[in-house]
Amino acid sequence: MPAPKNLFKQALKEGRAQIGLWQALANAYTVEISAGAGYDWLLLDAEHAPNDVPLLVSQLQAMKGTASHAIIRPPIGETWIIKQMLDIGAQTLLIPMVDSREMAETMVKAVRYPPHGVRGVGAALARASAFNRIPDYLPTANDEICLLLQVESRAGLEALDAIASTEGVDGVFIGPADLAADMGYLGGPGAPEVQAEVEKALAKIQAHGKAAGILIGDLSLAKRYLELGATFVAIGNDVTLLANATTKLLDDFKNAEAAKPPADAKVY
Ligand SMILES: O=C(O)C(=O)C[C@H](O)[C@@H](O)CO
Repeated sequence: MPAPKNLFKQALKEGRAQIGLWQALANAYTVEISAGAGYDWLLLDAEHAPNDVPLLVSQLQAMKGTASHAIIRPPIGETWIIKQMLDIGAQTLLIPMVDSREMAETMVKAVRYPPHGVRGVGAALARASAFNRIPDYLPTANDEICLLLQVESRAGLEALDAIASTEGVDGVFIGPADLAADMGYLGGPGAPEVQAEVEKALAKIQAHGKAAGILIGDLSLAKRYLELGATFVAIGNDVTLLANATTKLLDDFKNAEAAKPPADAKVY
């Protein structure tokens, strides 16, 4: 029995758009709720959310058997962190802040077992191999890992051809918030100058035959990126959804009129 088939990776290879939702509430309960909504993927964020390895395990477990594919974003692209994320069972990783071919090649090696990489062999202890109950996990794991790299700086854009053409990189994600900040538009990913670079980058990634991805809360922009060929697009995040909904409910209540009882209402 081989490593589980990575259907998300397969969908990207076939050019089938995958719609995602960012998860930053760092708990299994809300991830399970989000997974029930039917998103193609959920991003479990360990860069900007208070996620540690045990919490990520609980979120992966909450997603098991749902239609949503789990993608983990580690806090940084470090080989030892990637080893842990793969061993707990993530098959798709989104690595932040990649800005050179050298880093892209290092990440490819980090997600592969020798001789094609340097991933440490701990499958006998790992959730990834169903605790060693997948007898052929070691020889089949590499092929079912989907490696997505984030380009989100001017240096990254400069190196985009090199990054996207690196063998073993399955997709490149443009981080609009950090790219905007690095371009001098902190808090303004919608600035025309930033949007122009985003669209050029999405085209360049596809020119190398790789999947292009992005996160954007503006649904019309999300649709535009899909029309431009992006195939893994996140359209929101759990924190903002919860914060906005709770604020709106109280505002709505404060502004609501009390219902007027029907004229013939009997008080007793
Ligand atoms: O730079 C970006 O944009 C991203 O990488 C996504 C953000 O990190 C996400 O947390 C929303 O702000």
